[in-house]
Amino acid sequence: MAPAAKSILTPLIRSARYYCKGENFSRTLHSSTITHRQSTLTDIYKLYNAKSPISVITAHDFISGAIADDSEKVDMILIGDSLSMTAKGYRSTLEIPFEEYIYACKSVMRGVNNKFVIADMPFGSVESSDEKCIESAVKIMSIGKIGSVKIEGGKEMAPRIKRLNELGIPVTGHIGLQPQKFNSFGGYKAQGKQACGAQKIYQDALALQEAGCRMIVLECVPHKISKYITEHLEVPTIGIGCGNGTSGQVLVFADLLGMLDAKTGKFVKKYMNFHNDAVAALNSYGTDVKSNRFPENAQNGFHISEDEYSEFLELASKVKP
Ligand SMILES: Nc1nc(=O)c2c([nH]1)NC[C@@H]1CN(c3ccc(C(=O)N[C@@H](CCC(=O)O)C(=O)O)cc3)CN21
Ligand SMILES: CC(C)C(=O)C(=O)O
Ligand SMILES: [Mg+2]
Repeated sequence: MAPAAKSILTPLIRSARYYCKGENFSRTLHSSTITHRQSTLTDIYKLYNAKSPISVITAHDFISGAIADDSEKVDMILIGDSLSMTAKGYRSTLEIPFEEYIYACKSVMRGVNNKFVIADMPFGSVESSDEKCIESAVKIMSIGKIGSVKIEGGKEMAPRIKRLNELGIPVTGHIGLQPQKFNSFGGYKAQGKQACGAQKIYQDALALQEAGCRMIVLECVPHKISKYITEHLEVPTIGIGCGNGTSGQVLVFADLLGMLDAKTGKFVKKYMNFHNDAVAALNSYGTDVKSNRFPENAQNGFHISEDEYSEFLELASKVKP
């Protein structure tokens, strides 16, 4: 198929498949059979064992999920609770209600067929008790096709994480800067810049590995410390603001694409200026409408034959206004 045709059809096929889901329709549409094999933790570990850097991107809704799923250079998707601040516009990750977060996870997963997915456990869903944490994790995993939940916290969280792992819920750890604790961290500050803080992060990493974490996210930790920790663990580390010594990298979808008109952390590399480009595109649209350049009837309009139109004029003349 020509590339242009493919890019137009992909979303159509995707939504057709979605609408047909409940009715047990065949997966054959537009005379091509779509087969999907979703990546597993084993696929991620193959990359880790081969020392091939793992690329991870967050997703926050159906469209970002579908885009992340379509990139053959992205290995894994994280439904980050950062979606509270990107897709939802809250001022921190503490503000999103659990149910709203679940709706967002469901939206993302409607767009994902291929990639391994980790979902954050949001603020308020893990802290109070093992039971509450299990209940929340079960709700997240029940969405389907999610392979692991991610929990912010170090060795104080290890026993709770161990229980989830024993129940068959694979857990990813998250240490270093923990955005859900920004109030006690005094802001979104790099962690482990002093020897004894760095030692604590290393101890946290070991405790999480011992508790059964399949992966560990490290956030805003000096690159030498992240590298040391990575070299002394037997599970992959995924870094954000941690330099190139971790097993993989993660960035927030909206940051990488420049979707927000806001300052980002210095660890972000912007590959696009989506916000500015989108505003410019809307300005062009508005200008076209105001100057009668859009729509063009020949291209954008629907047509009626001359015969039907003459008949219409006759019929219309009989209509009493
Ligand atoms: N869009 C978005 N991207 C993120 O990476 C992200 C969120 N939202 N929301 C939750 C947290 C907040 N995060 C942040 C936000 C800002 C910095 C930041 O500006 N850090 C300073 C370092 C400050 C210091 O150590 O003194 C920097 O300059 O990068 C870091 C992490 C990461 N997470
Ligand atoms: C930045 C990553 C690690 C995250 O937790 C998020 O996007 O919420
Ligand atoms: Mg998060």
